[in-house]
Amino acid sequence: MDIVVFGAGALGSLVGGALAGKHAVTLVGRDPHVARIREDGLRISGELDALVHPEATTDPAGLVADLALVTVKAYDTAEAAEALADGDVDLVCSLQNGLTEGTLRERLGDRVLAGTATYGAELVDPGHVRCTGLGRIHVGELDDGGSDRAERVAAAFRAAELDCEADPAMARRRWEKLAVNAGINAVTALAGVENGALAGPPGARTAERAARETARVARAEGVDLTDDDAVTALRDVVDETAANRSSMYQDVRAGRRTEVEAINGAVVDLGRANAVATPTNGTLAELVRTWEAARDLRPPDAD
Ligand SMILES: NC(=O)C1=CN([C@@H]2O[C@H](COP(=O)(O)OP(=O)(O)OC[C@H]3O[C@@H](n4cnc5c(N)ncnc54)[C@H](O)[C@@H]3O)[C@@H](O)[C@H]2O)C=CC1
Ligand SMILES: CC(C)(CO)C(=O)C(=O)O
Repeated sequence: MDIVVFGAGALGSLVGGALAGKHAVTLVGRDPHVARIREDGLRISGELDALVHPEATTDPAGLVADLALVTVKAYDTAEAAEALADGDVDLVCSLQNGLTEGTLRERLGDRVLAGTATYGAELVDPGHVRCTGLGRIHVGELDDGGSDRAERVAAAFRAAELDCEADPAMARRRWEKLAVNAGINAVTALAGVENGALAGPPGARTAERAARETARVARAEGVDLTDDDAVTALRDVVDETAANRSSMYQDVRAGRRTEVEAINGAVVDLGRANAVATPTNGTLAELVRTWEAARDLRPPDAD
């Protein structure tokens, strides 16, 4: 397959680098990472180990591919969609956290597949990404149901030795992941703790409330996710990633804007649209926004 990875940061470089072992991959990113990949190749270390030489560019104009993976942060999704719409790409699949597929679909229509990834990735230096955890990728139709195209994409990932399954119930999977992120990310970022700190009280209380609220909004949106399933998924991820710093905690430590709008913010917005109360997500979102505002990380029209 000809594959474009739009957003050659941590996750995009890891997944794109692995795919480059088997497919023709173009990474779209920024310097100095892109310049280093063009000069010396992309080094993958940690749980995976490889030196690969994908194409890499900082120019998003005129991209042509069978498949484009979207791995920019949630707040850069509209820009990625715009660039991909100007190119010639058959299929588009997001591997991002948060609800971003709606933004992609608005611009790219039914070419968009849903995806989730539980691999862990960190950029170590320009040209070097570390795999901090082997995980699994799921891809499928945004509106559920099996499809040949989702199976084809999953097979392409597996050919490159990435763990990937096509899932005919992606709506539920996306909402379950959203419940996990809604519970873990803001709480760990605000409290300054690793995920494992949410294994019991007091941290678990707030995290589990946020996950339950997310499940209620999911059901209002027609997705069959019980409160218990959301809490069980949250507890499992807390156990499996006990030593991890969540991506939002990493963003806060690094003084970067967070993905709060696509996670807790999205739960609040969809809760309001469905008359479902989401006080815990609302408070978490406002506290993270307050932190962002104090550091001038919010766009001028955000509030
Ligand atoms: N890092 C991880 O382990 C995981 C990340 N995710 C999700 O994947 C998404 C990406 O996360 P990370 O890779 O950690 O973020 P990141 O910030 O390391 O990577 C995003 C990259 O996209 C690039 N980018 C943004 N707009 C661009 C544009 N217009 N043109 C060229 N390059 C552009 C940025 O320069 C950055 O390098 C997020 O939604 C995150 O929540 C999901 C699972 C695991
Ligand atoms: C699953 C979890 C919470 C792992 O840290 C994650 O996706 C993140 O940090 O964004």
